[in-house]
Amino acid sequence: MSARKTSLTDKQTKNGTSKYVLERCASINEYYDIAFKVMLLGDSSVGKTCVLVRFKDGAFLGGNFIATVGIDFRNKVVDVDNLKVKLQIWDTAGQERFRSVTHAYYRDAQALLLLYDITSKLSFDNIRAWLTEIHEYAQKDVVIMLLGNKSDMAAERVVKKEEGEKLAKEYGVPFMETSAKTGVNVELAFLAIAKELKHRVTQQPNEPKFQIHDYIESQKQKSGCCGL
Ligand SMILES: Nc1nc2c(ncn2[C@@H]2O[C@H](COP(=O)(O)OP(=O)(O)OP(=O)(O)O)[C@@H](O)[C@H]2O)c(=O)[nH]1
Ligand SMILES: [Mg+2]
Repeated sequence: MSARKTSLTDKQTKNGTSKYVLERCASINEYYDIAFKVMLLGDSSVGKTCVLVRFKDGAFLGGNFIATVGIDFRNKVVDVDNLKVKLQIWDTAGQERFRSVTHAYYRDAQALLLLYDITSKLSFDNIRAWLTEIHEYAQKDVVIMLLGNKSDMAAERVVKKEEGEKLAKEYGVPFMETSAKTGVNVELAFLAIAKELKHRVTQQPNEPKFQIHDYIESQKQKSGCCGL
């Protein structure tokens, strides 16, 4: 069956937000109201591909580490309020030699999930350099979230949760620890991003602004999850 698509122009959006792609699409497998591009960034082996696979398929890619080459992407449609939000998620290679490839994609992303590995001090120390790159190549109002991944590896932890929180606060970005292995906070991270992006497009002037930090905290409390 062929897809039906009608694009809504900027003028048709309530707040005139120009850079967001608003389109309706119906196909046999997929229906969505709004689509956004999200990129995963961070050093090689922090778990970007595993976090994406956990979110998309609910599984953990254990076994041998296979580094991503260049860039790859997967789509997932999530429900946000009464809308179907399609996230087109770009999984980048963390290895230095692919940086020039991934730079070209930054500009199109409306959100960036920046990961470090709680068992790797180097991956945490490199977050500042990633943020510098982001400010150089990404859209000015891109949504950024910092994720400390591999929270299941408590015995090997070398980056305290408080250090992640402090860094995120310094840059004014939301933060949580995730585990692609156990699934902790993975769905929440993507859903929070989807909600933030959806509200940016549909927000009415008289509506209270969506607060991503508050949303994350309330969801953690609801699930009784400590965010470990
Ligand atoms: N214990 C544990 N291991 C993880 C977790 N996430 C990823 N790993 C492991 O860490 C290694 C690297 O994971 P990837 O997802 O391939 O890393 P990546 O960030 O995509 O790496 P590049 O593609 O090179 O940028 C793999 O061996 C995974 O099994 C996690 O949350 N917990
Ligand atoms: Mg990868």
